[in-house]
Amino acid sequence: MELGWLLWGAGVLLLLHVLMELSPAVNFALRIGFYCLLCVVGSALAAPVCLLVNGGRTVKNMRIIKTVVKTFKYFFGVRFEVKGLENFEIEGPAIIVSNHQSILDMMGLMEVLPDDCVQVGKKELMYAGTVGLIIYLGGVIFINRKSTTSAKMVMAEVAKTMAADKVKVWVYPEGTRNCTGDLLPFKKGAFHLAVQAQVPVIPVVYSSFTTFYNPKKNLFTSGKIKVEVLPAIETKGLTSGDVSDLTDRCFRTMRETLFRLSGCPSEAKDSS
Ligand SMILES: CCCCCCCC/C=C\CCCCCCCC(=O)SCCNC(=O)CCNC(=O)[C@H](O)C(C)(C)COP(=O)(O)OP(=O)(O)OC[C@H]1O[C@@H](n2cnc3c(N)ncnc32)[C@H](O)[C@@H]1OP(=O)(O)O
Ligand SMILES: CCCCCCCCCCCCCCCC(=O)OC[C@@H](O)COP(=O)(O)O
Repeated sequence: MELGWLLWGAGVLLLLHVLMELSPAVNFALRIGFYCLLCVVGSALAAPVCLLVNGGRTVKNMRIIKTVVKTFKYFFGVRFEVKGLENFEIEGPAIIVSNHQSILDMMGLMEVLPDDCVQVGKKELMYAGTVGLIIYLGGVIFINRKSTTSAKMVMAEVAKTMAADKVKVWVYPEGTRNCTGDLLPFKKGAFHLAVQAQVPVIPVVYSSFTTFYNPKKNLFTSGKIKVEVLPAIETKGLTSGDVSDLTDRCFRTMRETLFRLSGCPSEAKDSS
């Protein structure tokens, strides 16, 4: 009986291995599927721990989530080289903005996430099973991207409570995933938030994944991601009229950094 199960297991593994060797599409799907499975199982294990230790929805749960997610990179041979972590050492609230390439970003996010920091996420994530539950427990701020009015209202509320709660807020200003090796134009919500709360903006840039990860080409191998936390940009004294300039300035700095980290200096020149 037991030998039978073993043979079945070995057979299935062998079949998967052969399929992965034969078809890049299967290889890619299985690796991404495994990532999602890790997220689902990790969340299912972390959720009760969060509830027992911290009792409910609170940013303190991020520490637990971070501990779990930081182990994921070993399964995929993804490595991080981080610079500038000292730029996070700001007492109290700040807005952190970074580029968003893929669902794999959750690994990069947790690799550098400072204490007391929540993210802004699309509300659809709330319904992603156990992952939705863990994101909810971590205190993520949910916005409805289809309704600018309601998203703005949520963000205005956050601006008010940031100082009292002493939390940092992590926003992906591109507003969606983008794995082209360049940045999408930034949405302005993050920068309105920074100006309304009069808190600094800290840009974080991840080098392009394109050399080891490309869903269109079914590419997902091991790889190194360079991360740089840039110096904070102050917003004290700025008003809503300055938001466009602030957005542009952040965009340009981050784009240059992205090209430098990804090793394409010629494009960096083009961007100026
Ligand atoms: C234990 C194991 C666990 C394993 C599992 C792993 C779990 C990991 C755990 C936890 C991590 C969780 C991580 C979640 C990550 C999720 C990532 C995402 O979901 S990314 C998508 C959603 N995020 C965004 O979209 C944000 C960025 N978006 C914005 O900020 C937008 O600005 C938004 C939504 C507020 C509005 O977007 P618009 O598309 O309407 O575009 P606009 O151009 O920005 O705004 C239109 C006009 O409104 C003004 N406006 C915008 N915000 C304003 C404001 N607050 N006040 C006044 N005016 C404002 C703007 O200035 C603009 O006007 P003028 O063109 O300048 O005239
Ligand atoms: C009902 C059960 C459903 C179970 C589904 C499990 C799915 C597990 C997926 C794990 C993904 C980890 C969280 C990723 C967060 C993320 O990166 O979201 C991307 C969006 O922000 C950007 O939105 P988009 O506009 O779609 O690019």
